[in-house]
Amino acid sequence: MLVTLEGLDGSGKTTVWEALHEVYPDATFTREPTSGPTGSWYGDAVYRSIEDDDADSLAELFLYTADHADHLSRVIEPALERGDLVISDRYSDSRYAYQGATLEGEIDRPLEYIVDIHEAFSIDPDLTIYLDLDAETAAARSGSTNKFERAEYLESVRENYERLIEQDSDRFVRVDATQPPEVVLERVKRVLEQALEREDSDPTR
Ligand SMILES: Nc1ncnc2c1ncn2[C@@H]1O[C@H](COP(=O)(O)OP(=O)(O)O)[C@@H](O)[C@H]1O
Ligand SMILES: Cc1cn([C@H]2C[C@H](O)[C@@H](COP(=O)(O)OP(=O)(O)O)O2)c(=O)[nH]c1=O
Repeated sequence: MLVTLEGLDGSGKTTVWEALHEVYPDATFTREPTSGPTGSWYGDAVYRSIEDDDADSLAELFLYTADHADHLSRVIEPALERGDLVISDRYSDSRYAYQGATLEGEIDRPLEYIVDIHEAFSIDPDLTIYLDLDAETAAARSGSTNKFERAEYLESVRENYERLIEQDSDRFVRVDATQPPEVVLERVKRVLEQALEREDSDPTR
């Protein structure tokens, strides 16, 4: 089963993802952009681009997407074939929401365009846990220096996440990320437990 964690920067994804290692020690834990044990030079290239204030937004979309394609074939597909539970800190929805926002006004219907690119090769998550947080708090928590510009951008990213949730409401579970970390974690654990129980009772899912 493929589970993804999504949300704005600072919504608490990494905090939850790290805590889940103890709950599911046999799961495959991974992330996008790729880094650490499941990382690659594609992920390194993405982080280089993130640090470049003059990076071209379209080039950046394809860098993130190249990292995703490599991540799929090298990490995600083999893990799913082994029957592992796979838990990814960010995945394709981050591209739909973030690059959907950076490319607004540059190309026609960016969110739809990016979803289309993925359709030919990507694997949809079975479950996406969305840590829901307002843009101002997200910007403050993620330690953004340019608070207002950053919050404004995150606001349009959040609107894109809302569009994705509306289009695919069965896949997403929304968790209120304004709650204290331990409350968020308990809720995420419960959602995961229920999804795994459902999978056990209906393996065709
Ligand atoms: N539920 C929460 N309430 C308040 N602060 C939180 C919560 N979850 C995480 N944080 C803090 O917010 C910051 C960003 O958390 P992090 O897990 O790195 O978020 P993300 O991976 O979504 O960017 C960290 O300093 C973390 O300790
Ligand atoms: C995976 C992905 C991440 N991003 C962005 C979100 C983050 O601002 C940045 C780095 O991701 P990440 O390291 O997960 O940041 P954080 O832990 O603060 O959420 O990359 C995209 O714009 N598109 C993508 O496809």
